[in-house]
Amino acid sequence: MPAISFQSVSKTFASPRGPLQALDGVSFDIQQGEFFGLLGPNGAGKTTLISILAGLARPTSGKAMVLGSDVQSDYRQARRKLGVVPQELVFDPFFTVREALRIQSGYFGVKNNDAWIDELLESLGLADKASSNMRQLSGGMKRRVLVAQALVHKPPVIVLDEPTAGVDVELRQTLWQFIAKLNKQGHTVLLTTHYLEEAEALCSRIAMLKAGRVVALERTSELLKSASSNVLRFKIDSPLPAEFEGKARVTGRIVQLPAHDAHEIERYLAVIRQAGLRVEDVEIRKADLEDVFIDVMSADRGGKAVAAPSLEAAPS
Ligand SMILES: Nc1ncnc2c1ncn2[C@@H]1O[C@H](COP(=O)(O)OP(=O)(O)OP(=O)(O)O)[C@@H](O)[C@H]1O
Repeated sequence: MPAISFQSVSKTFASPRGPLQALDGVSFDIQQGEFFGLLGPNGAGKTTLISILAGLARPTSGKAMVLGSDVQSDYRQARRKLGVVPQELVFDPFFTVREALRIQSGYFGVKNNDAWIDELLESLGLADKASSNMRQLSGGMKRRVLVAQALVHKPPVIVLDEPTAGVDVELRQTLWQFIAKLNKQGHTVLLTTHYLEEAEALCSRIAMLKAGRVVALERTSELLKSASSNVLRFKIDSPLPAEFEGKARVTGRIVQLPAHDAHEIERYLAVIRQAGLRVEDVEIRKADLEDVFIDVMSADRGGKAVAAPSLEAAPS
């Protein structure tokens, strides 16, 4: 029995501009014990899919299952098997950290849970915050509490929706060491992330969502070397000069421009030109403040995605 099963899941939202199809027939299984990555650009449908799995949103059609329990028709059973770390930092500010964890335990009907709560607090670097009120915590500390809350009932399946977006390196490492340990102990992990390097390091398989559809579903190693993989990542750390921004807009397909290293982008675009691809066919998508994902599309090949040329070949 798969740990998670998505079966033809579609979701349409009503919007002022008419129906918006956030998910379009998503089907895939995640096996027990897997560390699985769900990747995709902003708006691809990742959070919507996780919300359906967590029973927070209803699919327009199709279904989601957790270890054989249908999330819609058997919500309590399904939810009990699932630990969900949401993207949003939402808490009752008046409880202490320990109270918040005890309340969450009670919600799942788990009694006498203090030993496990202590272990969670220790593993997540929260031991000295147990008596702090939630409102006194920094964003990073709140994120740790969200993880502890998700794990308080020892769920066999753990889902993390972009848990490391905007958190510092130390927390990322603490978190991943802990989640990797739980995965080794047999917990299934589903992670959504923008960080390809994170997915690469942690996940054995990856599904790529784009505009509500699964466009790739492969073992991580295959995905990275696959010719159809057209995503390339590189570091950025300095602001994008205004003149480059103007040039970039010429493509009309750059959706967001965070702090880019213009030199790196120019270097990359030079490689793309050398490879005979038009710069107008390059799409730069914001991934986070450090990484940029670039999709290379070739009009000459019928608009199909092609392998991104390697940056290694670029003149420095
Ligand atoms: N409650 C809602 N009502 C209307 N539209 C919504 C709602 N929730 C999501 N959407 C739309 O559905 C699409 C998918 O959104 P979703 O948040 O699932 O994407 P995502 O892949 O998680 O993006 P991100 O990486 O930015 O978090 C987007 O176009 C979004 O605007």
